[in-house]
Amino acid sequence: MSTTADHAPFPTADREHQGDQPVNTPAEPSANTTADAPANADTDVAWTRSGNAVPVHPDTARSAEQIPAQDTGERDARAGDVIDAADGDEPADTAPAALVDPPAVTRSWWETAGDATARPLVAKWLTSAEEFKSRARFLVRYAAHTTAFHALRVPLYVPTAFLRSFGAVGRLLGRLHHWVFDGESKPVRMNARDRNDSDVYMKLREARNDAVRRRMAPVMVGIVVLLAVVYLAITYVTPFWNWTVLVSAMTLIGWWGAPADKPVAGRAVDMEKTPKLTSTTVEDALCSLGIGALNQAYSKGKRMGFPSPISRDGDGWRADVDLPPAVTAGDIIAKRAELSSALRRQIGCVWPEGDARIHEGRLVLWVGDKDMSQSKQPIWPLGKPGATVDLFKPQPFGTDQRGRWVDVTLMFVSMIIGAVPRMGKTVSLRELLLIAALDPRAVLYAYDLKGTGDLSPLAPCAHGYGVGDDPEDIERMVVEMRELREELRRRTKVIRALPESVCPDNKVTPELAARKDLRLAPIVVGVDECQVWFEHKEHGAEFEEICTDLVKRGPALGIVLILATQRPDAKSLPTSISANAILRYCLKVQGQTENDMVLGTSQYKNGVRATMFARSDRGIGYLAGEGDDAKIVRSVYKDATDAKKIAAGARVRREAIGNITGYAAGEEVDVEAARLDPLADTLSVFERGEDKLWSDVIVTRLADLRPSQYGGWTAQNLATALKPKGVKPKQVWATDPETGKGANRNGYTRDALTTAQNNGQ
Ligand SMILES: Nc1ncnc2c1ncn2[C@@H]1O[C@H](COP(=O)(O)OP(=O)(O)OP(=O)(O)O)[C@@H](O)[C@H]1O
Repeated sequence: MSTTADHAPFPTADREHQGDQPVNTPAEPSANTTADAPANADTDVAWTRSGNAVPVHPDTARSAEQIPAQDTGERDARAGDVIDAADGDEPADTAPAALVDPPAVTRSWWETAGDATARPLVAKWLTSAEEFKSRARFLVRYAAHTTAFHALRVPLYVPTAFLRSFGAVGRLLGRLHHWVFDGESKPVRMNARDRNDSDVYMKLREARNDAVRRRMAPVMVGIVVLLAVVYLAITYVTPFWNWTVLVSAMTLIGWWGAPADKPVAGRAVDMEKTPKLTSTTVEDALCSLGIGALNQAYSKGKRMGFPSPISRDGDGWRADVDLPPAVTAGDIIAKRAELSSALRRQIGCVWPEGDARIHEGRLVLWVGDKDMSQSKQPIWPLGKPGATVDLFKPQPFGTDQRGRWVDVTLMFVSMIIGAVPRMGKTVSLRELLLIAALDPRAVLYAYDLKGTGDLSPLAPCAHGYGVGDDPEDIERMVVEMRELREELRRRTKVIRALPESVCPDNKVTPELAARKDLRLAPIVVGVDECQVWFEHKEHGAEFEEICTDLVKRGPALGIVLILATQRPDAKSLPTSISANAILRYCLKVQGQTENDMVLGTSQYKNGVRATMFARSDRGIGYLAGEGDDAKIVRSVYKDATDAKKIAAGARVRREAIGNITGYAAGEEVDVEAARLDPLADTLSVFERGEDKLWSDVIVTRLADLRPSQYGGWTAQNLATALKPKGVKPKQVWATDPETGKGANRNGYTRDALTTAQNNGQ
């Protein structure tokens, strides 16, 4: 079996072949020389007869027989030149070559120890309450089951053991006989007899007789004691107790004397013995993946290293591997299916990850005892009746490969969820919205654009709820999103107006959220299949604009936007939104672009690859943004029935504090009143005789016209609103009403607007 030492990145073989010369490791690039740098006695160097240093190319350090015939001539000539020159014939051109490699630096123990990573003082399961509880729970369950299993079978065990006792007594007597009469030495004695070696035979017999005499004595004493006990028992004890003791003794003998392969009691629990992960298994598996760079490295004698021992980690094994030079963790991650085959484990058990903080070649391989998607998830604490949530605190969202809870903190983030279809986006979005619903203060918006009603369990708690993509549904959603933007603006003003002592960070705090007068309770908006919004012909640009604003400014103001999409590309999830999301949950995706779109730039390169998830890894994805590293997390699957129960509990708690509003309270959105016609309104602000107007002037007049709808609009808002009507801003010449000066600025002409209106009718 290979040991850690076996896998040292630069094996002994390499060193041997370079003799005692300092070794050129990757940290010490190969020896090159220049004519004028000073020679260094610590580096690869040979000395000429006259004492000049000659650089030793790694090849020249080989013995003469190792150098192929064709290279020797040339190299000998070169070396000869230097030596001759040193003898004094051509001093100028043949000055001793100097070395460019830095001298070998040996770091002191002190320096090395300074960089070391301390291993945990106590086992992880002792420091993690969750893991400790899980192990303790397992032990209690195991003990209870085993006890019940055997207790039920006692009526069967006793007669079986009694019947088997006769055989057991026979076997015991046989062994006793064998021991007393030294059956062990019989073959040797017989051998001496067959060889007619009377001397040896007689000696062996003598020895055997001595042994028999010695062993017989205690046995005889034992028999006498036994007979005495039997006699006393028959004489003085009632037959009932004699029989009871006899049967009990026989039962015990039958129990303990049963053959190892036929125990009286069966197994209460079938333990699935998962094979141990060893360095050899890992090495063999990685080498069989057909990775060119890995095989090449091996053919050159370079092997992988194991920086720390392979150990148990949760319900599985963890191996930290330093891959050979030029092989990256990404190369291995891309071949997860092949790796699982090579390790002879289900794909759901094999989790290769990179650790780019150390280097690109560091692989952290975790091999679980059970398929992650099949293993039983601990009970979701928030699914229990009466559970409440404070959105400002971390809440359990899913479990990692080790079965430990991974939390998310929804406050001050916006989130995107991406995956190919049927991998668990809706389930995870619904779970996040359930978490939000369990905070009775939170205001909820749930939009199911797929239209199947997956988010309907949330409706009883939702202030805004929409399902489907019919024009009237989308229109209602636009209206609600406009309201939300207004709310965002109101919140900015509220926060701005608060004194520094109350709001030092200019963001919503739990204390501010608790103040009813400020109306700063958390708002959580969940949108499933958000691409329907952003690709919408008429309202797409407006949705994009509002969502960008919510993603950028919302988190500080207590507004959380969660977008889920099955097509994570720039069109379905505009980069202005995806680039600003803080939390990211990426289930299986097809390629690097989608991966980085959801998880963030360069994540694929860093080894965080949601492409490695298999189709069967439903509900399993990378969660990035919570903590420093992306984690593999399996969300909690609550079907519609369970989700309804949880939401019903949440509604009760909301009712108690009077927070049933909007859709949940049966309030209708007045789409008609909110319906904007920016084109008609823009035309209406043109005064008689005005053929063109700057955008700035138009938005000021629109704000005067309908303050509730257009208040706060910018030229950009106007451009977004008019774009679907086919009008774009262009440079128009007009006069500043205040200064009276003319200038060219972005604006609109009456003609263009009228034409667009006519075209639209
Ligand atoms: N955490 C989970 N654990 C176990 N199974 C899950 C989990 N999440 C999802 N699933 C399974 O995956 C199926 C699909 O989930 P879901 O509807 O959320 O996928 P989706 O990605 O939203 O699909 P679509 O793209 O069609 O909307 C679920 O019906 C469920 O069986």
